[in-house]
Amino acid sequence: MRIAVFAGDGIGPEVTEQAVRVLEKLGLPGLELVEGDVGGMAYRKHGHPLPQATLDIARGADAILFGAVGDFSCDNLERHLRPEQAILGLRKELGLFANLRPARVFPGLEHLTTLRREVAETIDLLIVRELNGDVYFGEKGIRTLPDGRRQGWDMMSYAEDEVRRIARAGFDAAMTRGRRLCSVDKANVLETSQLWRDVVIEVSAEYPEVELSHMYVDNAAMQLVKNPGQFDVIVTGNLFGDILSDQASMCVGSIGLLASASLAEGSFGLYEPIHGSAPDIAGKGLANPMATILSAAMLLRHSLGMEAEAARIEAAVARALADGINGGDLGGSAGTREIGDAVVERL
Ligand SMILES: NC(=O)c1ccc[n+]([C@@H]2O[C@H](COP(=O)([O-])OP(=O)(O)OC[C@H]3O[C@@H](n4cnc5c(N)ncnc54)[C@H](O)[C@@H]3O)[C@@H](O)[C@H]2O)c1
Ligand SMILES: CC(C)[C@H](C(=O)O)[C@@H](O)C(=O)O
Ligand SMILES: [Mg+2]
Repeated sequence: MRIAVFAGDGIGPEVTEQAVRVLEKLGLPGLELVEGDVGGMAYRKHGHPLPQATLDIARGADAILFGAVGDFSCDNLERHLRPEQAILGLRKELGLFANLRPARVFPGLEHLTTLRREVAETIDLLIVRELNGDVYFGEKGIRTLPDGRRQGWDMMSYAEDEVRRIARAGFDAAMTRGRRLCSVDKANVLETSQLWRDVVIEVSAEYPEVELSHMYVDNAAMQLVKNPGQFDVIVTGNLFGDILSDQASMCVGSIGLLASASLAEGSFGLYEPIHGSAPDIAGKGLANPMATILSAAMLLRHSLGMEAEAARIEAAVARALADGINGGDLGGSAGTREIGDAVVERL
């Protein structure tokens, strides 16, 4: 079992270190961890945010544990050299099209959310975000119009096969949970979303047991705050999923708690917290590593088939939270290392 570990920039190495300690504590026989460079640190060392050597490590692994990339000192670089291209490149190169971002309130921690307790208690949702298409990967540029004005443009598009496979991922996920799927789009304005909606409806014929609904993204943002308990699985495009998942993280307490799995066809996947490199707290030992630790649990479950070990990690995180081990993001005072210690002890 080979896991590639790409820690990246900012708080990436801090939170990844704790997730690696947790994996090592499990004492899994035959587990091999191979580190690789990504992001701004890779650009500084190798002149590229996603060096070929890193891609080779990724391709030779069963799964990837990813920290975060992003470094504001790289903002003036040409886009293809910026740190974020490392994660976008891995997603595209490795065909990681289905991004699962679960959000649920840990029992007894309803007071940590920004919502009323009785609203927070109801949250147990999964965002299934498409990860290989949309405005993220369309042609883009900044051009000068004939009248001399500069114009920025990014092409939004989805081909029907791209929608079909993420719709199936959404329906499949719904079948393992509450059998309700809400497809979020902007079909009242965007042709891309109209095709999205048509294809999702087509695919729904394959899943008669799943109750399908549709919601415009602006309403979905509002409903996530008003009544998040109504959602079981949300399936949506790359951009809307990016935004709604950060929002969902505050419904459950903090972005420092939200893990994710980015899956290809088959068992291969990349696992990362949904947050970024958090330059404002980097290097201070303040970052909450729980999202990365929970991502490691998702890795064991989805890519290595180790349900029991994944559940052990999740239980240890829940216990640490219930025992009052809260990072600054949750209004507590526990630092990165202390939170890692707390989870390791509870394993
Ligand atoms: N997948 C990724 O690698 C990824 C994801 C998101 C953003 N980014 C990049 O990260 C950089 C910073 O972006 P941003 O500031 O918009 O988003 P961010 O997620 O890095 O941080 C947003 C806010 O949340 C806080 N935060 C994030 N993670 C936390 C944690 N684990 N514990 C406690 N607090 C935490 C930060 O301190 C900050 O105040 C940018 O370069 C961005 O492109 C990368
Ligand atoms: C860093 C950025 C490219 C990335 C995204 O937009 O997908 C991030 O925000 C995320 O949510 O993983
Ligand atoms: Mg994001």
